[in-house]
Parts: sequence; C-alpha cells; structure tokens
Amino acid sequence: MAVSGTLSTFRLPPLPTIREIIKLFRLQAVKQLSQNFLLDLRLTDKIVRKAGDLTNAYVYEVGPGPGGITRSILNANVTELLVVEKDSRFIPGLQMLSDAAPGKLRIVHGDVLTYKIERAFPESLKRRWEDDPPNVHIIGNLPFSVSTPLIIKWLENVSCKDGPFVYGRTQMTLTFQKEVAERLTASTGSKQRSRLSVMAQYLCNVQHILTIPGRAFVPKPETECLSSQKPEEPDNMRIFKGTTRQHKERGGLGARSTWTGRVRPHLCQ
Ligand SMILES: C[S@@+](CC[C@H](N)C(=O)[O-])C[C@H]1O[C@@H](n2cnc3c(N)ncnc32)[C@H](O)[C@@H]1O
Repeated sequence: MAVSGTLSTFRLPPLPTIREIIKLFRLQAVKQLSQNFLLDLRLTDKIVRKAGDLTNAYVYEVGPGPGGITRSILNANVTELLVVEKDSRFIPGLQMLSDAAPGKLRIVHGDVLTYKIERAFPESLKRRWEDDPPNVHIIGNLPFSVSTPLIIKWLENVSCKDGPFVYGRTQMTLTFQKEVAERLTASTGSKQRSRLSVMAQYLCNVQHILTIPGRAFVPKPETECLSSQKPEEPDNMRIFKGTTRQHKERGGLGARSTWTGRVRPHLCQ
C-alpha cells in the first residue's frame, strides 16, 4: 500500500505590521547601532527567497531588529531560526514572533561579534568541507557599524573552518552598505580593490544578487563617501550571496593583523 506523505508548510498567523510593532514598542532607530529597518515584507520575502530553498533549514539571523526579515525566514518553512540582537528594545517584539511560531524561533540578546554559533545547532548538521553545503544559512541586513569587522571575522572562520563553518560550507545571504559591497566584489585594478576584496574572493564566491534603494529603509541610511568622488547611486544598498569555496589546502589566512595580501591560485574542486 502506498504511503501518502503530507507536506506541512508553516505560515505565521496575522500579526501587527512592522510599522505597528515599531510604534507599539517605541523602536526609534539608534544611529550608534546602525539601525535602518526594512518594513516592506514583500521585499524581505524577496531577500529571503534569494537564499534558496530553506525548507527544514537552520538559519542564523544577525541583527533582526523589528523582525521583517525574521518573519520572511519563518515563513520559508525552516526548522529553526536563531536570531542574535544587541538592542534589548527589540526583544519583546521578537518574543511575540516566537509565540506565533512555537518552537521555531530562538532569541539571543547578545552581540554577533562574540556569539558562538558553532555550538548552537545540532552536531548532526555537520558536513565535510568537500560535501554539499549543510542546511545551515546565515542571513542578515547587517548592522553597518559592525559589517566590516564581522565579515572579516567570518572570512577568518572560513579559512579555519570554525565558527559558523564548523557545519561545513555554510551559505550567507547578506545585505551590506554599498561601499562594503563594492569592496567585496572589486576586481583587480579597480579603485575599490582592498584587503577585503582579496580575502573574500580568495575564500568565497561572492555574488551580487539584488540592489535595494535607500528609500526602502526607515530611516533612509546615510552613506559614507569614502573618496571625494560622488558615488553613482549614493542611497543604494546591495545584497550578496556568498558561498564558501572548497579549498583543499589546510591552514588559513591567520590573524587579521598579520595578513599582508597573500594571493595564490585557487585550489578548488
Ligand atoms: C540595519 S538594522 C537591520 C534590522 C532588521 N534586520 C531589518 O532589516 O529591518 C541592524 C540591526 O542589527 C542590530 N545590531 C547592531 N549591532 C549589533 C551587534 N553587534 N550584535 C547584534 N545585533 C546588532 C541593531 O540593533 C539592528 O537591529
């Protein structure tokens, strides 16, 4: 007799809008914590779709804030979503989401720069580096004040296969301010080429997948002009998808402070 399988899909129940949450919990953006919120759930759904199929995935979201991207991740049929947020004002709103998605959302009030994600998810998720990526994803509209130190830390983690990469080649779908994004993808000879470009491209495939206009954020972000040149799209944000490369060699780039541009041919499969 054929066994009929049931596909269970999870949808959040009707909830107050993100704008209402911001009003309800008086969540005015704090500049020091780089707070620019995405309120349009169609846009956050689009960002989350770019991460690929998240069915049964374990997802780590950095800086959920009022929870726009968080809602879209929860609606993507994940097994577990772990969020790390530094600002305690967002915790009650996130708790409300957790109540609406029983057993799916784990909230950590903490700092992404120090949080130890390597112990957060089940051991059984671990894959060898040369295997297909594990069903573990990092997603985030990164806090701009920490985006560069955080991505450098993660790149060091890739090189050492530790931190979020103890699970294998964990995939990242990240939103950065344009300046950081341009450095991540800058090719040899371009003005934005930097240590970050070399490290990122040596260790990962970095792919630009979406440009988000500044007006989509509340408040609209102020962009930093790194040079006297006028940027072409001063108010745009860019979203990237990074997949770690399957480097066969051992060792890594070592500590940030000692890295001096070691460039070698890829040893990828
Ligand atoms: C750019 S906002 C994005 C908020 C939300 N994800 C969205 O897209 O609307 C960055 C978020 O990261 C949080 N944040 C800033 N620094 C942080 C840190 N070191 N650790 C954890 N969260 C942090 C801020 O409080 C804020 O909620």
